[in-house]
Amino acid sequence: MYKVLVTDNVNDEGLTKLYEHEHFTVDKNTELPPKEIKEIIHQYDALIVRNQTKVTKEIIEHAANLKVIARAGVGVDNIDVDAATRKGIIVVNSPGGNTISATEHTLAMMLSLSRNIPQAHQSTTNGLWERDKFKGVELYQKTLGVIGMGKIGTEVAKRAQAFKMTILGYDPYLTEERASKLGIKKATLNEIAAASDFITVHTPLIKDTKHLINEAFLAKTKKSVRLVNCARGGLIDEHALLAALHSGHVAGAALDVFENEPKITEGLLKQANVIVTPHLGASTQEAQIRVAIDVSEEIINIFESQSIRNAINMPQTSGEVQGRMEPYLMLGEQVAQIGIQLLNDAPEKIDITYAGELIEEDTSLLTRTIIKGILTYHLGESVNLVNAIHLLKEQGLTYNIQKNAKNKGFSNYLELTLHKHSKEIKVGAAIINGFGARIVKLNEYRIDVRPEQHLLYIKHQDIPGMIGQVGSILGKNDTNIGTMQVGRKEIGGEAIMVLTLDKKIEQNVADNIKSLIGMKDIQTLELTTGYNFQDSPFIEV
Ligand SMILES: NC(=O)c1ccc[n+]([C@@H]2O[C@H](COP(=O)([O-])OP(=O)(O)OC[C@H]3O[C@@H](n4cnc5c(N)ncnc54)[C@H](O)[C@@H]3O)[C@@H](O)[C@H]2O)c1
Ligand SMILES: O=C(O)[C@H](O)COP(=O)(O)O
Repeated sequence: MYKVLVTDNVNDEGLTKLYEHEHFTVDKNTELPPKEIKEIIHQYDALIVRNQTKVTKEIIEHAANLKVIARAGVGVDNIDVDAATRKGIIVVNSPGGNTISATEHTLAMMLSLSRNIPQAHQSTTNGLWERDKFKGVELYQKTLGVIGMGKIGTEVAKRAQAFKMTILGYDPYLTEERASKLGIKKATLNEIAAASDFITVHTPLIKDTKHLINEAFLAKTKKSVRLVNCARGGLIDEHALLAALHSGHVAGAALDVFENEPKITEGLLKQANVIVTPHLGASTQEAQIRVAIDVSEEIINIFESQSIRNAINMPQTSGEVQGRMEPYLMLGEQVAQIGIQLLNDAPEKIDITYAGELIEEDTSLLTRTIIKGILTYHLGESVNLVNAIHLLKEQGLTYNIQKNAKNKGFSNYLELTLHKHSKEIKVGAAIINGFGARIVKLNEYRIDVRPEQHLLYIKHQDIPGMIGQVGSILGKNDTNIGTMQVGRKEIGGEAIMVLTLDKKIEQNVADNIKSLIGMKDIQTLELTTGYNFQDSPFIEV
């Protein structure tokens, strides 16, 4: 049974699939103080939050069993994603569940700002009739600067066009082609500042975007510009905004989000031309149901079928790609396990080459799988696909990926090279149509070995009788040989044998083999994901 903790007001209807699932129990408590969350979090496999709960490094450090942190919404700035990644916890969100609601809120705020609707409502309900005081401005034929042309920025731009506004869009990823398709102008920040009557921000809050709208930017804006922020507090420097409102340079601001929610910079609320809402962008019935469904399905998929759709700290791969890559993921893990056992040391450098059909594929998950397989040898079960790359970098190790058109005669090929000082271990592998996974290269030797659970690697002098002697020692110790592959560079020179065995051999058996004349090295290799011939003799890809 998987235990899920919900600490924010996430919609219950949207959580139905989780509530009703026989493998999940859900505890929902929106009143938990951070200290208490820290104390109980070790009991849970998954945590669901909106933006109220601050999922800090401290909470994450106590989350001994947590596999998933799910954000029922978009912004993950309330979650210490780095700490989660380090601990191997997947962070997922609902990237599109509240797009329309946030878009409509932005439009509502822009219209309210231009026509002083909240102020006029207040005045009128107070018994006044102040028609002159609340004269507004039209959106018609005005210029709207949209900073951040992602999902919400794009939807805002489309709707603002219905008001016949000219749209300037700024986003590092906005191409001329997309801008022209949308019927907007691609602009720089300076061009937006200089030409816009309204400016709306729709970027995430990251290091790069903190105080994007600051004193210097505001100084470049048109007099009487109006600002809208329904994205994140902190994108606008509230003190700089206040000063520009005081001076009359900025004609008004509509704010749904604030730097230190729920606190609002003193003075902003006293400005008659500032309208505010308490972070309501996503607060519609529809959006709340959608985001809760999204995270429920995501959690169920992660635990039940290992598939991930919207991870923040994992590469995104479609189900189709994941399906195609599945045999390679298994092979990658096996290659990593063989390589690291043969190196029997922490590598200094890792080289991975993908060739043949693999050069066309998204191999990011495969790379992670290989790195995970390597690190697990020394770091154990704390390594997973989420934290593998992070842990590698933390160890000061580098990895290098090469995509090579030369496929060594196989339709697909992957090769791992592990380096430690002057030692180098090379393992090459391929999926062979009709035969399945094969290890096809060990260091400089070409071989053809199925990656089974129990392998025996032997390096020896190429002298007569060696195969017989090894076979006889194994036979005497009741160890059946599945297959045996030999490789040599020259007659009488150095040679290798790779055997698949039906069971693991004891150390004394290995020692016996090692004592044979001409024997140079022997290593038993155990593959946790290796084929077990008895369980699946005919599983081929
Ligand atoms: N008020 C609310 O309740 C509410 C609801 C939903 C989303 N949001 C917030 O709205 C924002 C946008 O959400 P979205 O779903 O459109 O995200 P998105 O990821 O689809 O779009 C964000 C865009 O910002 C762009 N960007 C990043 N850095 C930039 C920079 N320096 N300058 C210009 N553009 C930059 C990205 O390229 C991307 O296209 C997020 O901060 C999200 O948290 C708020
Ligand atoms: O990033 C988001 O999705 C919005 O800020 C909504 O946040 P909420 O779920 O806390 O309303």
